[in-house]
Amino acid sequence: MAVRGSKTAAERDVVIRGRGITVGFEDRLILENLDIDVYRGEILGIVGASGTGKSVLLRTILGLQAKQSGSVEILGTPYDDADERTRRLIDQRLGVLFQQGALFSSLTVLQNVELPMREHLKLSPRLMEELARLKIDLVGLATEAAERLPSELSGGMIKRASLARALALDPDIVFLDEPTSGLDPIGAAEFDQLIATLRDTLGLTVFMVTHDLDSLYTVCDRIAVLGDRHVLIEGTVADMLAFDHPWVQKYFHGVRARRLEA
Ligand SMILES: Nc1ncnc2c1ncn2[C@@H]1O[C@H](COP(=O)(O)OP(=O)(O)OP(=O)(O)O)[C@@H](O)[C@H]1O
Repeated sequence: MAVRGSKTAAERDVVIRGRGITVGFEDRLILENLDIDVYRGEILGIVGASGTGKSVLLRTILGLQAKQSGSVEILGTPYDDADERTRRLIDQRLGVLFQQGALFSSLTVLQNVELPMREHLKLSPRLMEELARLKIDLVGLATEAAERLPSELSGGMIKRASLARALALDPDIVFLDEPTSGLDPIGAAEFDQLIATLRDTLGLTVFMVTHDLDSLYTVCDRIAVLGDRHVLIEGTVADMLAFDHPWVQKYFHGVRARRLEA
């Protein structure tokens, strides 16, 4: 269910809790002592200037990027210290859509969507195919798309196919890295709508890195702005508009933002 409502932060169910996250490359710190909470059922938009570490944060939460210090708890379980079995169980409850879609180019859409099932579940090929076709339908792709290779798909179809793969294991949390980048405004708006519908119908929690102001205004319940190596501010669009920070002011009061406010 959506988090929109009257619950206070303390009453909400935190599904991702990051504390004191510090990540650097060589002598350059990208994230320093960063804290972040993600609440069950919300769509959280992660925004910030280019290079502030949004993708690094996403990868760090997923354990794909080593950190110098800090902790990450996912669905109530410490993820960093988890043994392999526990980690695999948590991984099954997470879906990820990487920036470029990251579909395997030599596999059809159907085979791509089946892949996580092959890795994590013991299902008959027939059941796997049925489930994969359901996911393909769920994200609004035509039945024929299942047999196509990624190179035969438009940008919007690749995003949808990647989303179908991210949903393959019925995850609780979906991570999206710039899901609408490269889409035309209509395709982007349709994709945003799809995310919102899936959140509402499947009860997903969505962690979405984005540069897309339309997405922030239309589908995100909450926004966290990265800057100066940590979360500068988190809250609603109204909170962003009232926040006195040069980048946040410029971004949320810029020409594009004013168009959305109009
Ligand atoms: N594996 C790596 N090795 C060295 N530096 C890295 C590595 N991964 C990321 N960085 C650096 O960390 C910084 C943050 O990168 P990141 O991709 O998280 O930025 P971002 O906020 O997602 O940017 P954008 O909005 O442009 O996608 C960048 O300066 C990037 O060059």
